[in-house]
Amino acid sequence: MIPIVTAEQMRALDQRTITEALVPSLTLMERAGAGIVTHIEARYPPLAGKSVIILCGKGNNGGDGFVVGRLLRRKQARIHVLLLASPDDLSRDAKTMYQRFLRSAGKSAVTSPTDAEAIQQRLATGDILVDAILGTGTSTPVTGLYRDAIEAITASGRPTVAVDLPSGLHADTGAVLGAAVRADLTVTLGLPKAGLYSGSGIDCAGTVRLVDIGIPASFVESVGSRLMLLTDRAVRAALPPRRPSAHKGTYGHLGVIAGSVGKTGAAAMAALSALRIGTGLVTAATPASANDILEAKLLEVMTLPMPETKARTFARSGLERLLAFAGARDAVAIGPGLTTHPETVELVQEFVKRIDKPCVLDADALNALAGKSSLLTECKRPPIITPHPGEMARLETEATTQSVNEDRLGTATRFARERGVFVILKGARTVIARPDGLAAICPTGNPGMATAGTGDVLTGMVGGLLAQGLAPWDAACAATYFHGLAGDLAAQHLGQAGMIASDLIQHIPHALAQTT
Ligand SMILES: NC(=O)C1=CN([C@@H]2O[C@H](COP(=O)(O)OP(=O)(O)OC[C@H]3O[C@@H](n4cnc5c(N)ncnc54)[C@H](O)[C@@H]3O)[C@@H](O)[C@H]2O)[C@@H](O)CC1
Ligand SMILES: [K+]
Repeated sequence: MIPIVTAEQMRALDQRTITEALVPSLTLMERAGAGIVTHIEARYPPLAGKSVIILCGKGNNGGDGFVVGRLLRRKQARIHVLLLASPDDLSRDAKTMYQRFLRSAGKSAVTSPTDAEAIQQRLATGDILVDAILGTGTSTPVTGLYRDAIEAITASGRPTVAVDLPSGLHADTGAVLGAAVRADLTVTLGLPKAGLYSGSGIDCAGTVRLVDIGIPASFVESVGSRLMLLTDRAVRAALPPRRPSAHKGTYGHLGVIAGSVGKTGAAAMAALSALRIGTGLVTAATPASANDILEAKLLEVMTLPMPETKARTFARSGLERLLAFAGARDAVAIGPGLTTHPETVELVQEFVKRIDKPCVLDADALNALAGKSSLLTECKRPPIITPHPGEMARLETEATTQSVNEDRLGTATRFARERGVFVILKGARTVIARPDGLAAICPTGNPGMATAGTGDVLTGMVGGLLAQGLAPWDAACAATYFHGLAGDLAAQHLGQAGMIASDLIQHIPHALAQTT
């Protein structure tokens, strides 16, 4: 996992690298520029003959822009720099890089526009725009020529690459300071900045790529960041090895408690997803009269009929049987499609207090705890909960969906601490938080996943990994990551608009098999 940092932490790390590891600041800038060029080439090949317009501000972010310009020329791209400040005002390093750029490209490759119109005209000639106006040094709302440039970038509709972070974005909060660039690709330097994953940062940053500029690992560790970015390598390392001697019992037995009449699909999808993430055995317990439907839907999943209410939902009288069912499994996933029938709600409230197995609670299991989330503190083992912002708001007494969305990270970490649970707060850039306050952000996933049933898929995946013996934190992180990756693969094949939750399930094996 990679620590996510604030602007202040990043500055301190850069400074330590310069003064203690004795890496000259210009070397860091060269590395930054080279890394950015690699990512631009990967995204927009081939570069030869393309017109690239680089907008440079007066600070070191602009300095990176000059390096990018010089190195892109070697790829036979046609480069023009719009310098938005007087050369005399450039920071020391930016000035050096400006001079190096001039030596390689000549004076005619730079213009200093004085108004919005001049900027717009120039941008209209670009195939790719590079935003090197402002980086982590942004302190106040943008005005004047910088603002004109940011607005012109947006208006141009051209493919845009942001250097380090989209200009105008607050590096820590993701708030827009007056106006901010909307990038297709953000190449962030050293370590990812918190603002790329919160507030407007999620929309402004586009795809985020990271460039290693050689900050020593020991310096990074000493920052002690409480926020991490999930990495492919870390989540794969948490998966159980597939041993030649394995049998289906090796990979656990998950109990799924889900469904009601009209909602057997939720139970089916959770159960199937658990199998697709590698669980050995899955049994789904469902209200008796829905059982045959589930049997017909699922080939590989076992089913168990449970006592039901007149409305054909789980009945309160089934409590002891459900506890025995859970006791005979390695882990339990409860919630999808249960409904909020009062008897079922009562059943869930009792069940949650008494179950003594690794457990994931979702959907109607969370709705059963609406306004009563203190019950979670009575759990025998800290459960994983997987709310979307609406469910999160119902759990917290004084929250609304809007207030949750405005501070996703804060909400998830506070709740995890106060209630002693693991939280997977779903949505764009899913947040995972644990009781000790550590949190992670998931880089995978796309808007195509905003479709019915994808939450049930996640629940099955989390439960499946718990059944395979993963610790709750590892199960939560790996399930969220692979859920998003399966969604990204489904979107690649089918497009975002038409993909549905079943497509996601089919892509789980591909996500697991992917080698990066
Ligand atoms: N040695 C380093 O510290 C490294 C820094 N790097 C780059 O340097 C950037 C940080 O450089 P700086 O600290 O120079 O900061 P910036 O390049 O973000 O620019 C800050 C400059 O703009 C001014 N400014 C701040 N807010 C403004 C506003 N709203 N309107 C107009 N002007 C404003 C500041 O007074 C300052 O002069 C990083 O984002 C990264 O791109 C990279 O080259 C890697 C190494
Ligand atoms: K920038």
